[in-house]
Amino acid sequence: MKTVIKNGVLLDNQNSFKKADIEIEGKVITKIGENLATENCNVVDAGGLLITPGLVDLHVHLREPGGEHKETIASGTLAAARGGFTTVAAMPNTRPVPDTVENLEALNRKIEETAHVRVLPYASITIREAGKELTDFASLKQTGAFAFTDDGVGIQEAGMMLEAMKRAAAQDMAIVAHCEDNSLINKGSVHEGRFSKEQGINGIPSVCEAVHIARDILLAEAADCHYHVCHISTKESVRTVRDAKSAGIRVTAEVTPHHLLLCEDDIPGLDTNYKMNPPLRGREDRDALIEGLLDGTIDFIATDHAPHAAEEKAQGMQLAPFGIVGLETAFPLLYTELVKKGVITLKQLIDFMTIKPSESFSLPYGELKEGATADIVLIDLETEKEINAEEFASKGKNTPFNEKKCYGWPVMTIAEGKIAWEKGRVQG
Ligand SMILES: NC(=O)N[C@@H](CC(=O)O)C(=O)O
Ligand SMILES: [Zn+2]
Ligand SMILES: [Zn+2]
Repeated sequence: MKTVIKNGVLLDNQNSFKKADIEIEGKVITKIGENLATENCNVVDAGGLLITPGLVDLHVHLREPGGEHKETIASGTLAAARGGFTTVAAMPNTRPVPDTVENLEALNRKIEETAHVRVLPYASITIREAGKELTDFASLKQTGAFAFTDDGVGIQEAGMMLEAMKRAAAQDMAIVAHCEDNSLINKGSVHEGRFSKEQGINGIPSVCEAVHIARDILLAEAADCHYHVCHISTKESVRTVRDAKSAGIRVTAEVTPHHLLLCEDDIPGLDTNYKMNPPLRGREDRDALIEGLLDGTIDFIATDHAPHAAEEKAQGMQLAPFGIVGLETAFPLLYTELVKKGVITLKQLIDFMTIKPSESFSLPYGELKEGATADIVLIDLETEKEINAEEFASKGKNTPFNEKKCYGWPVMTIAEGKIAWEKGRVQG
């Protein structure tokens, strides 16, 4: 049976918001227009709600296999659906790592059986993400790898990275990089700056990130490879990517909501919900990230959803693992802090979370149009509600934004034509 979503507010071809209906049949959007017929159709009343394409998050940690106490594919993708995401790309820092066809096939089966939304699995660049031996890109691509990354650690050797890029380019695949030079980490748990000095704790200097980005950009140019920078965090990194783009090098970059919204000045004390990698940087870095997003240097937003168990996060600033959750708060936070405050427009925010990531990786998602896959979110822009980590579908409650009041809450997420999550409906 067809479904018609009535009276939602969506962007039209002229990029202005207006009321329209959407007809879905099976997995596909079959019609978009005013006053669509509803005879013999399921009707969803979206009266006044914003309708956007399903959000796309190309950087999430679902933790399965091996880290099921932190998150599972089921819990993480339900969190994704609650956050309005219909496509997520899963990072490979799991145990085992998807570094062989066998491991990736097992992961694919688990996704097939348990995911609430589309999951695109990354495969690793090196065996066990150990940085010593490259994986077999051709067979991993055949098995459905979305791209290659060793997220969680940087690739330390330039020679290894160059070879990886050449092989990825030969397969027309991207290298997605966590940029961190181990010799510059300085055993830090926060950014090296005002906060680390005040607290008398070790800091990770900005150069630890940008030195890899600069190196990799030169390597990507030499290898003619699509090179993507994960969670960009410093002003030097933004400048380096900007220069590379103007030189015509194939580089893209993502930024997280937390790096756009917070800086070291916002860390209230030694609270591990403010510990993530890369760390919250200085105020000028945060400003440079916004500027980079607005001028196209940074291509899109990704959450780096990184759930950890409460006991793990309770070990203190030095010992707690890096990472915070993001899937269930990204859109409301960014809408409230950036759109409502006039920093970016609603259309820009939607683009940064839908079409921009899709285009960066040539994915056929992120657009509401006839013939497109029916990945759709209904969002309430009017109701103000506090973030409540206890309500998260994610097993991870580690967020620095708990109790923050936001607008822009998803109320229904449709993935491939099916309701993946709906506000008020009990779902496990
Ligand atoms: N971002 C983080 O702070 N942590 C990530 C790893 C990563 O994204 O580098 C994790 O896996 O927990
Ligand atoms: Zn990372
Ligand atoms: Zn990550």
